[in-house]
Amino acid sequence: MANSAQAQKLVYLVTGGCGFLGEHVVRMLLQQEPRLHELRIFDLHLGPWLEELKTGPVQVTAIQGDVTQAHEVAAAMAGAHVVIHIAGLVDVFGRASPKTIHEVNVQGTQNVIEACVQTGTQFLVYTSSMEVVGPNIKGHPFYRGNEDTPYEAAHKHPYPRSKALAERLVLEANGRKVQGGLSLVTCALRPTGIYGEGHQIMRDFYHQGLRLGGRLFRAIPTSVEHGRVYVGNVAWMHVLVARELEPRAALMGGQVYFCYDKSPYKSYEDFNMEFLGPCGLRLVGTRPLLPYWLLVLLATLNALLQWLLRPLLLYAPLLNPYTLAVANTTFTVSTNKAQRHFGYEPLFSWEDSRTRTIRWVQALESSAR
Ligand SMILES: NC(=O)C1=CN([C@@H]2O[C@H](COP(=O)(O)OP(=O)(O)OC[C@H]3O[C@@H](n4cnc5c(N)ncnc54)[C@H](O)[C@@H]3O)[C@@H](O)[C@H]2O)C=CC1
Ligand SMILES: C[C@@H](CO)CCC[C@@H](C)[C@H]1CC[C@H]2[C@@H]3[C@H](O)CC4=CC(=O)CC[C@]4(C)[C@H]3CC[C@]12C
Repeated sequence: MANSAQAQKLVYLVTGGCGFLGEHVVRMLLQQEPRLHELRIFDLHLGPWLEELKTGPVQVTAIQGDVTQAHEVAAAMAGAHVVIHIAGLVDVFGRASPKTIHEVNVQGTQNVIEACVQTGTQFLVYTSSMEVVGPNIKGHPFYRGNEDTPYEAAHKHPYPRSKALAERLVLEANGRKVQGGLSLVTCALRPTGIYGEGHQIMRDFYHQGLRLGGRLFRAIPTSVEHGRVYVGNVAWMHVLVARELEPRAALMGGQVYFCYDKSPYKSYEDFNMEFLGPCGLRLVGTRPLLPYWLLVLLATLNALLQWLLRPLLLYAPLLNPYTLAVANTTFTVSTNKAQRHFGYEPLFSWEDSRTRTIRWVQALESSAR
């Protein structure tokens, strides 16, 4: 990265900086990266909250752009030292077509890599996903696995397939020569299910619970563990990786890291109740209220309805065969690779993460009134 004079005046580009995770990464960079001179936030949809950031000591540049447009990405990247590529189409509900998911997640990532090469940006951090590993469609459990745990990753769904392809592109680009002759250093972070302030699905569950008179109905057995990680810790990992990629290029280049913290291992629904419970919702049933075969039938029916109604309207409920399979298959990680490679320790304890998330849900409650 540049010479020592420039090293104190870094330019970062964050793609997808206005999304759920992106906003936390942007705010975390401003708080925790003292060498930052300019922060460029590149997103298809810019948030109004960016305005408040423009009064601080770091130059914040908002760029409305599309990662599928190579020239827009290259223009945004010119002169940047580090790019954190978070932008992606997160869709497991059939809202977008497989082609669009591929364009944004795979072609968009290829455009980011080519822009690094063209403009001489040497450090690329990619937000991948646990989904590049699994759960697979066979329902094999991944129990407290780590980055080296063997697992049969078979991707049929467009979202995990696109994330796996994009991650591979990023890792294979490690070592490519960029403009100026230096080598590109890349790595990928794989969050499990992220939760925290701004999480859209948590908001959906909360509103669903309110509509059902303060109740949610258990659909997944308590024994199925689903990995979750607090958004603030995922953001912190991004900041640390971006910082440490230069001094630890030989160790970290081309590596993948699961994102983890001290969040407890629980089923997807029981975990959500850690926040929704204190906000007045109740999860009905100690066991799933419907037999699994009936849930599979309902999920299949939803998929059929989505297909039939597509010419008329977008029907995209939370339950479909894919989301049911993911929610119903144990997938948890237990690793310390990030700690060993770049000294990561979670910035937020479980208690903190929980309290912050509860406060956010409570604020939803008061704004709904
Ligand atoms: N939410 C989760 O539980 C997990 C998310 N991830 C990954 O983290 C990343 C961020 O996810 P979230 O913040 O949850 O999603 P999000 O949908 O809140 O944020 C994605 C951002 O990317 C932007 N974007 C989408 N298409 C774009 C395009 N063509 N050009 C420029 N910007 C575009 C969106 O406007 C949005 O601001 C994604 O890459 C996702 O695959 C990984 C693991 C878990
Ligand atoms: C069967 C329903 C009964 O209440 C519950 C359905 C919950 C699902 C909508 C979610 C369960 C697991 C989630 C996914 C998981 O956390 C991993 C993910 C990683 C990503 O990179 C993107 C999001 C997601 C696919 C996440 C999406 C929502 C679930 C399928």
